[in-house]
Amino acid sequence: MFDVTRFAKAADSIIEAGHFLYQRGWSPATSSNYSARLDEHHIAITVSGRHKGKLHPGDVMVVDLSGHPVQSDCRASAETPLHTVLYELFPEVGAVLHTHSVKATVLSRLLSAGQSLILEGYELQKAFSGVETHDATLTIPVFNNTQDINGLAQKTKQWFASHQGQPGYLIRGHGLYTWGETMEDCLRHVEAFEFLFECELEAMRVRP
Ligand SMILES: CSCCC(=O)C(=O)COP(=O)(O)O
Ligand SMILES: [Zn+2]
Repeated sequence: MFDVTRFAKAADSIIEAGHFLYQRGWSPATSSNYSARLDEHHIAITVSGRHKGKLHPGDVMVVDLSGHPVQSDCRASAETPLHTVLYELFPEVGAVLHTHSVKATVLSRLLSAGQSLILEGYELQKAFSGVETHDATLTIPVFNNTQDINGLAQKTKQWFASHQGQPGYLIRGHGLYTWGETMEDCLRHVEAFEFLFECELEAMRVRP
């Protein structure tokens, strides 16, 4: 069983995140999904197909880390396994955000198969938790898009098990996944990624 007060707080943080991300144009229409940890075994996550700029408490539900709904008849996000593997892998993770911005989508399509996005030399990298210097190299893998979400979840789990310090990944032509200890950390990570994606796209334009 989960703590109802915790769920209410988690749902509020998810709704607020949705309003912010929609306003910024990073979660258009029914795209994207968001989650927050309730305890060792449960997360709050968005119901599938809901408009992320108009979220209300009925658009957030509880699943266990196997992805099974808990006290809900709703269908959890189709991408739930991409969230649960992160909570399983990293006990310190408290929130996961998936967004569909134009910049993440375009940039992911410009990188070739198997190529990671390498971020280095940017002062703003320090916006990621645990990054202390612009000298750090961040490796952001790009996974091919697929409708086999369980298969993709296993691929991400395998990659991040051996690259624990990296703050997110792209799915080609689809969007960004990032996470943090708190929803505030996670939102800061989305914002940092968006700035860095814009820099990378601008650099490609100036020096193709
Ligand atoms: C309309 S976007 C297609 C589905 C998607 O990529 C997404 O992020 C939203 O899926 P969900 O099941 O979480 O609503
Ligand atoms: Zn998506």
